[in-house]
Amino acid sequence: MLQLEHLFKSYHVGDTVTHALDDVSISFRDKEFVAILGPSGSGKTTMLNVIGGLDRYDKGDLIINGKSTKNFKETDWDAYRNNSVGFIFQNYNLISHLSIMDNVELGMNLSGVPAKERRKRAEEALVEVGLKEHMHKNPNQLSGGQMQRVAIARAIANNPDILLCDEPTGALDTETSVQIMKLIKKLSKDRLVIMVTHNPELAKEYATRIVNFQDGKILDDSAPYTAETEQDTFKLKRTKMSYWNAIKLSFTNIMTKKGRTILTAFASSIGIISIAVVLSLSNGFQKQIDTTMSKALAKYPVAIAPTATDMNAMSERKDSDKNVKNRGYLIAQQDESEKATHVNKITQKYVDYVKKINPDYANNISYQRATSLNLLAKDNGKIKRVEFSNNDPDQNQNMSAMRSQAMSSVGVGSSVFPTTLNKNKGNFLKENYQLLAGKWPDKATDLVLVTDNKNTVNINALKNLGLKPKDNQKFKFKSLVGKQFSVVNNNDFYQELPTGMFVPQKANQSMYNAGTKLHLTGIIRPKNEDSLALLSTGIAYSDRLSQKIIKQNENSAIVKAQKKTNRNVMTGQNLNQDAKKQLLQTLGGSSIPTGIMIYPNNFDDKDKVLDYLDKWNKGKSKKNQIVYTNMSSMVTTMTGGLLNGITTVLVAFAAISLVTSMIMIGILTYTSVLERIKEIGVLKALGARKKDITRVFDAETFILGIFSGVLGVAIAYLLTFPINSVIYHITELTNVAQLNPTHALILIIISTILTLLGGHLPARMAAKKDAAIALRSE
Ligand SMILES: Nc1ncnc2c1ncn2[C@@H]1O[C@H](COP(=O)(O)OP(=O)(O)OP(=O)(O)O)[C@@H](O)[C@H]1O
Repeated sequence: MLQLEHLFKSYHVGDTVTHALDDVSISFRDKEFVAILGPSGSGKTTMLNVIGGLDRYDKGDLIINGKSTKNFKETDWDAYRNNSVGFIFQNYNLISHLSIMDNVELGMNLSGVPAKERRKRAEEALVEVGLKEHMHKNPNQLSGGQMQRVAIARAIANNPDILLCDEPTGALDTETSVQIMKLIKKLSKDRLVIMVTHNPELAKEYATRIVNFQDGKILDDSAPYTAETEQDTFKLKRTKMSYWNAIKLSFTNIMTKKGRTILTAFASSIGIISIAVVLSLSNGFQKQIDTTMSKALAKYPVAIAPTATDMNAMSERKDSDKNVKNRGYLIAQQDESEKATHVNKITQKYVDYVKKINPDYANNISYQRATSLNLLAKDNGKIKRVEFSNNDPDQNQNMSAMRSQAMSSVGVGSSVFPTTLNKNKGNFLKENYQLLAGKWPDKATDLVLVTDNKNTVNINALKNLGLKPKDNQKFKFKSLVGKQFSVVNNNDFYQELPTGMFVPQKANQSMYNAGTKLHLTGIIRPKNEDSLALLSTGIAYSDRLSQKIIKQNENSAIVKAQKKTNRNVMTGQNLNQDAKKQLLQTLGGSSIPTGIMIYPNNFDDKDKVLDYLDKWNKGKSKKNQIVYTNMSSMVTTMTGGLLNGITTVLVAFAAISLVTSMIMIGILTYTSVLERIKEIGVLKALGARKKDITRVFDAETFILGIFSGVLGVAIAYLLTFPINSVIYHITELTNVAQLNPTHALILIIISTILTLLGGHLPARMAAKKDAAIALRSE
């Protein structure tokens, strides 16, 4: 039962005050058909809105089923509208972008009726209002009378106790009006119907009670009712719109303005496009650099040379003395580069340490040894001394020696191929070289001939083998593969003179026969253009051969003699400690290598190799540390940093357009709010909370955000094709622009969040719209 007690409601506009309700007291029966008549502006709609909870009274009380509404909160009114009241308006107020069924289900959606039940009740309501045949049409396919029937079905679907009708036949012809009145009359059998009308005839014919209104007051009442005081039996079920429903509502709305949505999404996706393109380019360039680098540099070994440059020692000398001009003295100063030169003291312990490196990180290690081989070859039955070297036999030896030492400090130009730690893992030779003829070396005494990419070999290397090549002369593989050499040990090679001096003997057949036989088993060349020719062209052999020779010569007479004296036992020259050590190494008197090269299995493993080498240096004095040379790392970190810097700047610029799109989305949502103001009113009449209204518009921007994000990413992806084609034509680099899927996802998320932020303010404004005003708007 509904009871109005001394209700007042006035509107203040400027200085004028309109008393729309001026001390209205009236009670309604649970089931009756009340018609409210009165001149325009007398306050009828205001009373209906106050009864329906769309508008608030200023003073007095509205009592529902014995419960005063004085202390009602916003959510209580929302629930009341949803549970207990059904509204029917003069202009139907259907939501045009929803189907008839969805319109009718809307109220039940808010009160959380399950989908099946909702559908059933909506169908029942539509059957009841006589729209069985038209159920699956859209609102704009119906006549005015039919639309009003849908509105009635929507109002009764949630089975409300009170049906409030504001001039329900105002926009209909007489015949249709009669039909609608009959329908409303039928509905009043089960509930209270309050109808505002300007038509006294209709009121007289159908209503059970007529109330006349004037100037916000009740003039007369044809069937007054005095309520007995009732017990409070009022119960409310809270309303709530699910996110899914909010999205559905906004999606159907967006679908009615496809063109505009696509244009907006495109405009706001420009920021995303530019960022995505910048990222995909930098991503691609980084990848390009990385692969090129790792291809070119991964195979560069970490080199431990006799000497290394210690970068840390290369610091500027400070000279803060301002009075330099008048200096009356000179200063002795060590050369910068000399100061930075670190002498590596490679010991057997260190060699053993390196050998124990995990083969998973570096499976190939090569050693440089100064040991010279006493080599002989047979040429047309004549025994000749030969050597495995690229030095011009007619040129100054020191020059070539210097050059080869410089190259070996970075790991290039070696003639000893690396030893494989684990036979089952990658083999350096087979990975980087291809076999042109013969077979791969297997035994310690197997040799290979290394050519470059174009099958050329340093002419000196061939000259030193005893051949007499002319420039550009071609050699058949067959003529070289299988060639035999003999390496003679010191005792057979050197003759001790009675003076205690040693001289090499003249090469002869018996010396050749006594030596260890070496065989040239194969000819190899670098696999492809990118492979670095780490071995110099010419003969290459295994470290096992060097070790074998050292073993043979370690205790030879010449080595023993040389160890005892500081004179060169072959020339009689005086030797300092360094020169003596070097000479002993050349004679095979020392098993410690002069340099070590470690070949990491791939680019990433290099760091682990370096960690391992760094571990050795821990806690050691500077003098005893071993400094390695690693060229590749210096190059990549530098280019990587540079690229990151450029990317950051470009992304920052591109981000500005994101902010622009955010503002645009805000404006657009605001326009949408204005367009959908009627819908906001209807939703509120059906019991939607402020939160639900915000949710509807947030859902709209959410859809728009995702759409523009996806669109932006898709366009950026498509753009990578022409961009790559342009880059290819300029630089011959293929596939540079590559959109990283993670970046794409992050960009879509950013786009969604930004548009949500941009649209949230207008969405909040929408929620604050006064329902009564919203419904009055045209
Ligand atoms: N939001 C508002 N702000 C200011 N004045 C208002 C507002 N709403 C209604 N009024 C005023 O309140 C008075 C009552 O209006 P109401 O719409 O209730 O009258 P009515 O009897 O329903 O009129 P009609 O039959 O023409 O629809 C009118 O003078 C109207 O101008």
